[in-house]
Amino acid sequence: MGVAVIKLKNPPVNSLSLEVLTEFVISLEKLENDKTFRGVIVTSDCPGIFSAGLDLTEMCGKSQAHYAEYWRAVQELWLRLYLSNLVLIAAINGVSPAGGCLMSLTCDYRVLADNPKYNMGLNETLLGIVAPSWFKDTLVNTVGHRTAERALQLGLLFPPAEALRVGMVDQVVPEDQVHSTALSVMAQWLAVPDHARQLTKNLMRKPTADRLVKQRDADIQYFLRFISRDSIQKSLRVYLDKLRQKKG
Ligand SMILES: CCCCCCCC/C=C\C=C\CC(=O)SCCNC(=O)CCNC(=O)[C@H](O)C(C)(C)COP(=O)(O)OP(=O)(O)OC[C@H]1O[C@@H](n2cnc3c(N)ncnc32)[C@H](O)[C@@H]1OP(=O)(O)O
Repeated sequence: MGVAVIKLKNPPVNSLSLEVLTEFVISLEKLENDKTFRGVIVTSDCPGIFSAGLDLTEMCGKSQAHYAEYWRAVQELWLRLYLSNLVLIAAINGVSPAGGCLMSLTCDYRVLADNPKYNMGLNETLLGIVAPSWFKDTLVNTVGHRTAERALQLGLLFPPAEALRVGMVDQVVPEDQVHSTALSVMAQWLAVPDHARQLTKNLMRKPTADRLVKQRDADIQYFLRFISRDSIQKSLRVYLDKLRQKKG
């Protein structure tokens, strides 16, 4: 039925490095241009981890030019996913904080494995950083304003039952059924004529995407000023050190 599977593979935690973002965009573009494909299942090849989100090492101790290149790549992937003409289904087979959660929120449907460890949410505030307005918009469009307001301020990571309750995911299923469920949901979405579904998706999503498109450069400048602050760099270093020390 013309369904591709994109399996993220950047061990150990599928962090969204510049290289991963770039390759993801290229793969998506190829699938968009190949008319034999109508849908994509986005999933992970790293056991227990869908994606650890944006790669913190790309945002820490690097040059301004690097930050700008990185942020443009983050914007690009979000725009491509959010406005994709393909049916995108996230088969979430692991934990998905921050950018990992955001990636799944750009999909049309989310199936999450029922494992209490597989938390998801936009936890940026816990790192001492702030989810940009378009991250916030994506969450609001999924779970509504009040739930998003509380989740964003507290940096909440929702376990599967809670994620389902607030509407962050559409289905929670046993871990060994995530892929088969994604496939049967895909069949249902592909039964709808493409042109009608695509125009409807665009109608729902374009106003949100346009807000970023209209101010992409300003958004990059804003990110540069924010991420270059000493206090933000310090927060990120402390957070990364904590992650590294966990093992020791
Ligand atoms: C006013 C408006 C301002 C607007 C300005 C905009 C500013 C916005 C800026 C940024 C937005 C960022 C969004 C993000 O996505 S930030 C990333 C958030 N991610 C996380 O918090 C997840 C962190 N990771 C974990 O919690 C765990 O690693 C977990 C995914 C649960 C996996 O746990 P485990 O299996 O135990 O693995 P380890 O913790 O031991 O990690 C293994 C190694 O991987 C490194 N790691 C983990 N996460 C990341 C990451 N996101 N980026 C880079 N590296 C990561 C970890 O340090 C370990 O490394 P090492 O082996 O060297 O010790």
